[in-house]
Amino acid sequence: MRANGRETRTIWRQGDDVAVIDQTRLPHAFEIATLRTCDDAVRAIADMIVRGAPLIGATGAFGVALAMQEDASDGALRDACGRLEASRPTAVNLRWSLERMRGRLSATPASDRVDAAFREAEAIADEDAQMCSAIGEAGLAVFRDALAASGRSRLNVLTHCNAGWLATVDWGTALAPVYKAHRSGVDLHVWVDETRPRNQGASLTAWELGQEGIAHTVIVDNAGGHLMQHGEVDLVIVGSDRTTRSGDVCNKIGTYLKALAAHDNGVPFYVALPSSTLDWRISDGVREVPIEERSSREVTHMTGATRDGRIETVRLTPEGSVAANYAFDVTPARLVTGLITERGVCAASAAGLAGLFPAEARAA
Ligand SMILES: CSC[C@@H](O)[C@@H](O)C(=O)COP(=O)(O)O
Repeated sequence: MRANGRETRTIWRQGDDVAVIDQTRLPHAFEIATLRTCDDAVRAIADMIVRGAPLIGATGAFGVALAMQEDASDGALRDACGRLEASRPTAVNLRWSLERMRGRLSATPASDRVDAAFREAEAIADEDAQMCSAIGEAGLAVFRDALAASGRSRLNVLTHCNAGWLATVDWGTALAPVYKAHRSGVDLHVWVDETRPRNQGASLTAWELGQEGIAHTVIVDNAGGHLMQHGEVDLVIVGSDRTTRSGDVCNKIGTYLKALAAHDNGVPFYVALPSSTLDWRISDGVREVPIEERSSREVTHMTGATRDGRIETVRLTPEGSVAANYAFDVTPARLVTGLITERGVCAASAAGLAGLFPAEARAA
């Protein structure tokens, strides 16, 4: 997608290094960070220089390639996968990509592992971009139907967090249908939840939509219910960090409250995800998904640009107030209207997912 008018992806190989967009600097500065070692990749994921489930998965894969340049032994492969997997716990795409890398490289002699690892990581990145593009096509049909049902000429979409191209390699998940719809002439407007505490909506989603010239309005996280009660939202669409085989959806903290408000107001609530976000090993999302707890400093402090362009962090809370920072929550399948995947749209249920992914469901 476009950044400052130029088509770009979020991650790519650059010689022996890996380049990523530094998302901690957006929307105030567009900067590229260079990852030279596996430790750099671990830090980039943990510190959220890169974030979003599919992009975390792709970064993990490139992290393995960087590790192989340092030491291509079996022990180093095991160690790198262990360190990368521990960098963030909730998005299952990381485990998925590391298992794929490990499977591919275990069957490759150590002398060939660097090339093989970069090839596999690039394949993972390419496939992610293709899956997200296909999600966009499937979601476009959903958007067209919602517009027709609304009886209006403009579709009002609400989204939470950033599930746009910055969260993936390209296109995004929840925002892919927004981009496809905009490009095919559908008139739409996006309500953007700011998404405390890290404000991925206010800083990243708003930036992405602005880059593509898409009408949007940033709202505080608690405004969605009010807007839905007054008929201002035709459809909610979010991404996912882990979706269970029964269709429970784990996503950014606050998603569950949006789903409850949507349910109460008869607003369709869709979740867009590539199959790399499906965790076939678990069924009950509330009990089984590991929920990341991040530093309380992300709640007590906030970062932004000063009038003279400096990026500064200020404290919001009284010194000594305790803060808790649960990064994700789980929306039960019963509150989800449909899952939009690269293979099409299905019910958020075991049967719905098995219909689109029969081999995976059988193996689960
Ligand atoms: C396509 S991304 C879906 C999710 O990864 C996204 O909604 C989200 O929750 C990201 O969380 P983050 O903590 O910014 O990594």
